[in-house]
Amino acid sequence: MLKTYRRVFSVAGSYEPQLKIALLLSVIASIVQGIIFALFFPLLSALMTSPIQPQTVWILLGMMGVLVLVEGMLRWKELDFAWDTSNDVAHETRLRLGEQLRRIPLEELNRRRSGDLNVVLSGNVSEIVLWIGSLCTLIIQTIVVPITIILVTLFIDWRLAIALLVSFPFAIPIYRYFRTLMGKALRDVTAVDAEVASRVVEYTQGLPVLRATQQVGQQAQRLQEALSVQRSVQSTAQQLSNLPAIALSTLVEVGIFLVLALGTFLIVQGTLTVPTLFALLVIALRFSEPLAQLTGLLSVFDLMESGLERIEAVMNIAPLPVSPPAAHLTHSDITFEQVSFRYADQIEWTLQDVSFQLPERTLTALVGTSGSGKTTIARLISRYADVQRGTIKLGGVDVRSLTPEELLQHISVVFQDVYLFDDTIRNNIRFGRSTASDADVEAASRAANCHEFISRLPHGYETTVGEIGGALSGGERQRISIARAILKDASIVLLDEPTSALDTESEVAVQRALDQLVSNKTVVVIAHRLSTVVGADRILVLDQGQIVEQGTHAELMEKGDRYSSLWQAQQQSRQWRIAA
Ligand SMILES: Nc1ncnc2c1ncn2[C@@H]1O[C@H](COP(=O)(O)OP(=O)(O)OP(=O)(O)O)[C@@H](O)[C@H]1O
Repeated sequence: MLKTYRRVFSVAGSYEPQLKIALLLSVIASIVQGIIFALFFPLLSALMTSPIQPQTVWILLGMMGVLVLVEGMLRWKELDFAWDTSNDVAHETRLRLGEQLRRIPLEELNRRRSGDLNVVLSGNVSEIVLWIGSLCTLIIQTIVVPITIILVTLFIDWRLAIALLVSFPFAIPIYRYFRTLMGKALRDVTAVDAEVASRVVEYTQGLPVLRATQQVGQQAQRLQEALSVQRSVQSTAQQLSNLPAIALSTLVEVGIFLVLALGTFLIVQGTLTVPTLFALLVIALRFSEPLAQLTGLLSVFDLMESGLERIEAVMNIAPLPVSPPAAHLTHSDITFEQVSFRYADQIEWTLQDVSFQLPERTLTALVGTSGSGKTTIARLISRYADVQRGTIKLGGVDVRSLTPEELLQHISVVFQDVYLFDDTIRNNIRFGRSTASDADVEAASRAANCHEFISRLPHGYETTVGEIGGALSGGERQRISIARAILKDASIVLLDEPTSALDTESEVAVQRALDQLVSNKTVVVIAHRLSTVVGADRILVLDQGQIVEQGTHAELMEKGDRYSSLWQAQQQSRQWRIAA
């Protein structure tokens, strides 16, 4: 449990002092509460002895009244944290997680499924913060109040203290046992929740493809399987969460019976008075209440702990290190020096001993069969992950000496999958450069050949992407992402060319937009289009992670080797397409 508290402190970040104060207040308030209950003994004894001693009664009542006031004030202070600070902690934690997501390697980000990250970013943070304030203090109360009652009772009558203690030690092993069981069950629940969230994201995003390939049923079955695992795990957790409640309430009843039995025995012996036993029973009931509460609290505590674990796991991912001194980019030539790379968890090398030098402001086309490593080269230029061997340099600087901000500021990426945020079209384009004026956004849109279709949308540039849903065609989305890149005006452009998925009209519009984007830039393009390949300053031909040929179209055609056969094959398929 102490470990959990330590974790809570680390999540609280800069609010740790406030949290510590709230916990301290809770400890003091609980001690005060314990003393109030313990004062029942002398009060009831004084009331039931005859003749009643009014002075003692009033003094005791006065003391209890003052203590009730003090406790009330302390509890209000505690609430301050629960209500105000916990929201701030949630906000700060989300910001820190967001910051961390920006720094962790893209490879790592890709490996964690989006549902998993969603759970951390939305679900877990709210769960934790919702409870962080009140729960820690409640648990303290549950533990500190009984301990104080026992200590004060010790001063009054040690035998009564032992009577109260009878039920308490049993609670500890029971507490431990069920906490372990429930902890595991709740961790399972969080894990299956994340799995289901991932499956739902996968299912909904993949639905168009699944429908087209008539595999909806198969994917739906995977989702249903995940849902049925979730149901069974949840029901096990539910059953387990009932068990400790029943066990503890039985224990509490047994404890009260023992107190009654011991008290009766002492009265019969003549060493205990009836009023004292009566006070003892009142306190025993009060004493057992928090124990019964403990089970409910513990299940929430476990939920919080598994949430904390997930947040910690994300926060502990090491960002890609930046070798000092951090450098600045002044040129945009790209060099690969004997680069070998394999993806995490892969045994085979994806790239082997790849070397090339791309001068500034030239266009290089990457060609090769599917899986030959074209996308990997493009990814590594923006430091998707670090290479295991060799060096990648931009403008003569090792990418490992560039901060992510510096690196990404100089690179624009236009890939086939265009992600549009649920925001206005204007803001979607402004992602390229947040300081751009409306006029800059429109100029970039004109250059990207998308001003016209944007103007025709219901609210022009102010139309939100959600409002028009899937009404934007693939070509239109592509042109919006090109407008973003034009606005960014980075000196290096990485481009995955649109394939034949676009119709001819869109293809021409996208091509014009691309022409605007790439002029005067260092461009690396994963080429699918014959015209790009022919016009490129240099062509790198890849096969199984190695560069097997490089040169211009004319040079490679003359050589009559790998590239020329690829070219012939493409030409034939093109003719076949036109003829079909
Ligand atoms: N994130 C990843 N994790 C593990 N392996 C990967 C990952 N991405 C790609 N690979 C593997 O690396 C190899 C090269 O993939 P890459 O995507 O670079 O090829 P490509 O030439 O761009 O192919 P395509 O033209 O089909 O897009 C392939 O065998 C692929 O399965």
